Amino acid sequence: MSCEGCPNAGNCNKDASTCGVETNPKNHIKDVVAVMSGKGGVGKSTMTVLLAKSLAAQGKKVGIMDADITGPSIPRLMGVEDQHAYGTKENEILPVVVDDIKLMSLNFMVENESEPVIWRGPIVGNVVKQFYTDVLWEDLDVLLIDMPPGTGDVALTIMQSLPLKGVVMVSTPQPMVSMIVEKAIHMCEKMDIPVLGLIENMAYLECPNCHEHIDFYNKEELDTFLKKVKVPCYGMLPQVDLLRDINMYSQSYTLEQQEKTMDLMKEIAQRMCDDLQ
Ligand SMILES: Nc1ncnc2c1ncn2[C@@H]1O[C@H](COP(=O)(O)OP(=O)(O)OP(=O)(O)O)[C@@H](O)[C@H]1O
Repeated sequence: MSCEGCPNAGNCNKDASTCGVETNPKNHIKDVVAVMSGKGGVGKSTMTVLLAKSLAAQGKKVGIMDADITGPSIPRLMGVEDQHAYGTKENEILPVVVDDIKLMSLNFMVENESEPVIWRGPIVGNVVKQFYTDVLWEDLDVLLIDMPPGTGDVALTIMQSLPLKGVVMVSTPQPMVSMIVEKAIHMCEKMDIPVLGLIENMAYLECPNCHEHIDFYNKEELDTFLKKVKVPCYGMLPQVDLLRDINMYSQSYTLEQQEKTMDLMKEIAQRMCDDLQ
């Protein structure tokens, strides 16, 4: 294995002989960024989708790799749960494309989306690696990886094998979540992968009448946490019904509400792009 063609060549201290998987030579992926949390259910997949949509709105070529193999939610969040991925004669896998965003998820390969995947860790790890090597991503500015919850086997495989430029961490304002997110941040430190920033999701409610923000917690808690882990806050998102079902094709929320959320997300995406420079 050599560093040739790796987007992180010259920027990491991994041993080239033991690191990495090579992607298809037709793929040219500038930055690979993982969206991670450590804790399940905090909105990682939702943030991945919103980040991708914001980056695409800025004219970036974006892909999403759903590495949550046993609980894939990207197809449903993007409104394409009824689509399938197909292969080429060269054994490459064609991503599903929606709104110019390229997607790959195990749910595109199963007959029925509610069919469980009961595989052991090494098999799941290999599927994730194949999503990087065998999918025809072609030219991408950013490939976002929706990480599985936790700091286990698959997260480790991704961190060891794929050329991650950085991680965007997602948290919610509960001490239990912060404690587990801190573990994930320490895992990144151990693996020498920069944590670019943290998104505090479901951080407040906005009053529908006066638009005042009602915090769910004492804001100092977040500041203390961020200082402790030395990670910048990329932004905070409210708890809103519209994010309960971000599938933009079927939900009922207003354009104004959508725009407000997307504006917050565009700022976050811009900060991420600046940090990736
Ligand atoms: N800001 C928000 N306001 C309201 N609901 C939200 C918000 N963010 C996410 N949700 C909802 O919370 C649930 C969990 O979100 P999501 O699936 O994105 O989390 P996750 O961290 O990826 O979960 P998993 O650990 O299962 O992969 C979903 O029903 C989603 O619609």
